[in-house]
Parts: sequence; C-alpha cells; structure tokens
Amino acid sequence: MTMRLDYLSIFPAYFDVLDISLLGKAAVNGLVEVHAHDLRDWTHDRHRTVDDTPCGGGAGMVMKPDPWGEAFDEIIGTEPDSSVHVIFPSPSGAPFTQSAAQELSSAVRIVFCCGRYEGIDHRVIDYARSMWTVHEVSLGDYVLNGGEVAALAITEAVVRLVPGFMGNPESLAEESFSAGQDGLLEYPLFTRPVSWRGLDVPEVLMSGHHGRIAKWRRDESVRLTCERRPDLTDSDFGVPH
Ligand SMILES: N#Cc1c(-c2ccc3ccn(Cc4ccc(CN5CCOCC5)cc4)c3c2)n[nH]c1N
Repeated sequence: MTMRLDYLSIFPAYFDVLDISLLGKAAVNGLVEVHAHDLRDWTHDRHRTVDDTPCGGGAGMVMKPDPWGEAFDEIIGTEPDSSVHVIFPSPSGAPFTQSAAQELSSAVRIVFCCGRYEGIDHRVIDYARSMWTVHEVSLGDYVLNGGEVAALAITEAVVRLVPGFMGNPESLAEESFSAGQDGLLEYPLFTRPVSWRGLDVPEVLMSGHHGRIAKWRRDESVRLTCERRPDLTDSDFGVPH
C-alpha cells in the first residue's frame, strides 16, 4: 500500500528535501508518494494574494480561505472521505506525540496544510473537519514562522513507522517514547574506540554480561528520565518522584 503525502504551502520548495535519504528511498520503493503544491496556484489576482487583515483587528495577516478551498477541491476532491487525514500544524494545536505518529503510519493519505502569517482563516479548518479527518497539532511550546518545519518533522516521525520503511524494524522497538522502552528516555550509546580522548566506554558494556548490561541500561534510562523528564516518571517505574 502506498501512502500519498500532499503538502500545501506558499513555500513548496521546503519539501524538496523529502527526495533525500530514507524518504527518497521510500518514494523510490513506492512506499510513499510525495506531492508539494504552491497555494498561490489557486489565486487569481495579479499579486497572487493569499492573505488579508484580521476581522476584528489585531496584528499581522490571516490566510484567506478561498485559495485553500480551491486547492482542496483539486487536490483532495469535493466528496467527504474520512480516510483522508488533513494535518494543520498550529501553535494552538494538540501536542504531536509518538502515538499520533503510530496511528498516522497506517493512513493511506495525509494532506499537510502549512500556514504562514498569523495563521489560516478558521473556516478552512471547519470545512476540512466536515469533509476529512482533521488533526490540529503543535510540535512544542515554541513559536515557528509557519507550518512547513512541523510538517517535515511529522512526516519523518510517521513515515519511519510505515511497515517496510526501516531496514531494521527491531530498532523501532527499543526507542524512547515507544511502549517497548516503558516510555523512559533512551540510555546513553557508545561504540568503538573503547578509549577516546581520555574518555572510556563504561566497562559493563564491554563485559559481555548481558544481565548486567541490561540492568545498567535500565538504570541509566531511569536516571535520565528522572533528571530530564520528571513528567514521564510515575510510581510504575519504582522511582520516587
Ligand atoms: N506546529 C507548530 C508550531 C508553530 C506554527 C505552526 C503553524 C503556523 C502558521 C503560522 N505560524 C506562525 C505564527 C507565529 C505566531 C503566532 C501567534 N502566537 C500568538 C501567541 O501564541 C503563540 C502563537 C501565530 C502564527 C505558525 C506557527 N509554531 N510553533 C509550533 N510548535
């Protein structure tokens, strides 16, 4: 099954990068199909205008609904289809999580609507909700200039979970933020040389003793999680708050 990814943006060149590396390989293997669109192609004035002043006043500009509606008609269609997932990155969106990525990895079609300025006229989102499955999501509590970077991050998080994408699916099982690691942060990683600029690989990792190695890794994951992400710890880890 090929996953079709569409990107609507006034900066479609942001998505040229998807031809590189693993994503490029996935496209070649037919796992994903990528289409980037310039929203201005659905404007009709000489200046190819996509924005206007906010109703009710306020700073900045708001993206007009008309180009989005015409782009939707051409790219997605005019019939409702809940199997189409439409993602609006937004500072006021719900936090994007690994479980959301996992859910989206089984989607047949995902359309990313990348806003700019102060955002998109809300009727565009309301219309999309009446037609497709809509996700208003945020990458995190910091302000970006538009939705493109978020769309790229979400794409990578989702596509790497598509069956057949990652060469070694076992590497997905041990990752942080996935059930396999009990939601703890990943332990520190080391490789050769054993000694580097006076810094040595922890002896336990060179011991060949799998039980001790597993304990060290678990202890390190718990230590790191307590230090950096107390919000992820709870009594189940046997770790005091
Ligand atoms: N995903 C994601 C994002 C985004 C994001 C996503 C999409 C768009 C479209 C336009 N912009 C720029 C923009 C910046 C500032 C504001 C006003 N601010 C008022 C006070 O509260 C904060 C927002 C609005 C819009 C976007 C930003 N930012 N951070 C994330 N994690």
